[in-house]
Amino acid sequence: MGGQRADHDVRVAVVGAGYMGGGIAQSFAARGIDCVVVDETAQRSRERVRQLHEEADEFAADGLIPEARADAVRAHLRAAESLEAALAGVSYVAEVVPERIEVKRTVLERISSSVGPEVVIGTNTSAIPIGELATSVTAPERFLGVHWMNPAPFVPSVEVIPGARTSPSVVEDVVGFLRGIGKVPTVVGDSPGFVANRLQYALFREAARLVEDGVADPAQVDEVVRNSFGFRLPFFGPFAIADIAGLDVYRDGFTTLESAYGDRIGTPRMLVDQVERGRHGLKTGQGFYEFADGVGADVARYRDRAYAGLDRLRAELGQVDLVERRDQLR
Ligand SMILES: NC(=O)C1=CN([C@@H]2O[C@H](COP(=O)(O)OP(=O)(O)OC[C@H]3O[C@@H](n4cnc5c(N)ncnc54)[C@H](O)[C@@H]3O)[C@@H](O)[C@H]2O)C=CC1
Ligand SMILES: O=C(O)[C@@H](O)C(=O)[C@H](O)[C@@H](O)CO
Repeated sequence: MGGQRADHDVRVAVVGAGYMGGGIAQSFAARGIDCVVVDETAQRSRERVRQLHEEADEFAADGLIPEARADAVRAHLRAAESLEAALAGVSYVAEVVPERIEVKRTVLERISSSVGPEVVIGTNTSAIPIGELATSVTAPERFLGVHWMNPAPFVPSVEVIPGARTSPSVVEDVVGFLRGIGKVPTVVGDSPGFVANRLQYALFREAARLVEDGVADPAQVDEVVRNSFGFRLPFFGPFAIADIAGLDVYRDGFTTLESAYGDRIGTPRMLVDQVERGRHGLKTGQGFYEFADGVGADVARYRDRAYAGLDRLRAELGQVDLVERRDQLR
């Protein structure tokens, strides 16, 4: 399964052909990897494949993917009549059934008892620890989390989460396989919500609190997020953003937030440590990152080009008509 190019020897089964399973299956098939999908009934599996073929054609018609990739989806994506039929001859299985532990356990038990121990099984769980699912899988060395983002064909990241018993060679193979189809796999630790959803849900929780507290309504929260720190996120993550802003400034901001909200927005120990060691980020040359000499000007130039480019892209695309209050959203 390894390598940096699409590995055409890998045959994939996607179990659960809903929103995510469909997009994951398209992503494999578009790169010429044979992929069979199976859902709860044969009729639903067939119907989903028909929809996924049509959708890939629409992506190509809209210029989102080359036509050859849409043709590949038609050529390499098919439906199976049963789970057992789907699993025959595959080397990788993506479990993409609903986010309910008992459903995932039942499906994982069925999958792992139907395939040999060499077949790799990846769960697309959003938040359930891999250790909690691994107990339902025979030969847990071949089991791991492979968490795609929505919509799967277009968002680059895939979190790869080894469980305590996952074989390092399986992790390496899955990472190579995902890179080969153009994804950005990041291996992270096993903890509820992993990286993406722990952060995403923490943000959502505080967004909901803002609305509950009457500070802003949902559209106002979204408007501020999209046009403020959300505008930076395609280019810089939270640690780089903090380093660029100044860690001493962050520490001072936390003093106010912590006194208002307590532990919910408490000052991180690792931030205080950095500041106490004189590591204030880009301005002192060291923070969470070690900046090379003179890199500050490069970062500023890149940042400004990136933001100006993003501003142009947004002007070109316009704002989707989400709500009646469109006129109030910039
Ligand atoms: N919706 C999202 O944004 C994301 C979801 N995920 C995760 O992906 C998984 C699936 O989520 P969605 O695709 O959004 O849900 P969905 O509801 O669109 O799809 C789930 C599919 O599984 C099928 N299914 C149910 N029981 C089954 C069984 N026993 N055998 C075969 N198929 C079965 C359903 O009929 C349905 O088509 C969940 O674990 C979710 O947390 C991960 C990343 C993003
Ligand atoms: O944002 C994503 O694409 C994900 O990381 C998810 O897992 C889902 O959005 C999930 O939180 C909703 O079920």
